[in-house]
Amino acid sequence: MELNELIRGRRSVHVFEDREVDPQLVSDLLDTAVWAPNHRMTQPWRFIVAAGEGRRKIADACRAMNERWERDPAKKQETGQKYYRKIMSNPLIVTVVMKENPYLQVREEDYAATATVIHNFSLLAWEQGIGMVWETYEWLHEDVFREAVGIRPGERAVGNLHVGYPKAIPKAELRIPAAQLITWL
Ligand SMILES: Cc1cc2nc3c(=O)[nH]c(=O)nc-3n(C[C@H](O)[C@H](O)[C@H](O)COP(=O)(O)O)c2cc1C
Repeated sequence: MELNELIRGRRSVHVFEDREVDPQLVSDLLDTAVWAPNHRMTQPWRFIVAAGEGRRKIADACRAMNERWERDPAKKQETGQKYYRKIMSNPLIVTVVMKENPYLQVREEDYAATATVIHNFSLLAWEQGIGMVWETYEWLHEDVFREAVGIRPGERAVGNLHVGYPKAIPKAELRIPAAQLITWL
């Protein structure tokens, strides 16, 4: 696939086929994705991959948090179960973790570099017929989730990538043409 076609055609995918994604392929794609620009070569990232039974750790944490947040006592169990199932419907989840540098400028550079790794991965996966969505739900930073997947002090989760073979590909949300956004000096 041409790069142009790959960039324009990739979509964030939310619904996946009930089909395993080869963990070795994910590891290989991440190994290419980390060839991202990275000022100071801090390489601040690491990846926690949950597939198969491994997903239960995230799903259990998600259920516990949603049960806690549900205000109606009669609905707690049902709400928790709903979110548990939502997590388990993703064939594979990559939690992208970044070391939090104490200096703001380095931290910002590191976040930007980590975002490029994520997008590299997204494009490489798309080329293989695999979709993903970068999720930044608020509970990424909750202790329950951090403990469930082993995020250490001084690290932050940049996102959970829900990965799988697409069941449905959403329609593209059109972009403002860059020609309208350029100021020529
Ligand atoms: C930093 C970042 C965070 C995102 N967080 C979420 C999220 O929490 N939930 C979600 O459904 N999509 C999330 N997305 C995906 C965007 O909603 C999606 O990229 C956008 O709607 C454009 O669609 P496309 O990726 O199919 O072109 C996120 C994307 C980025 C770059």
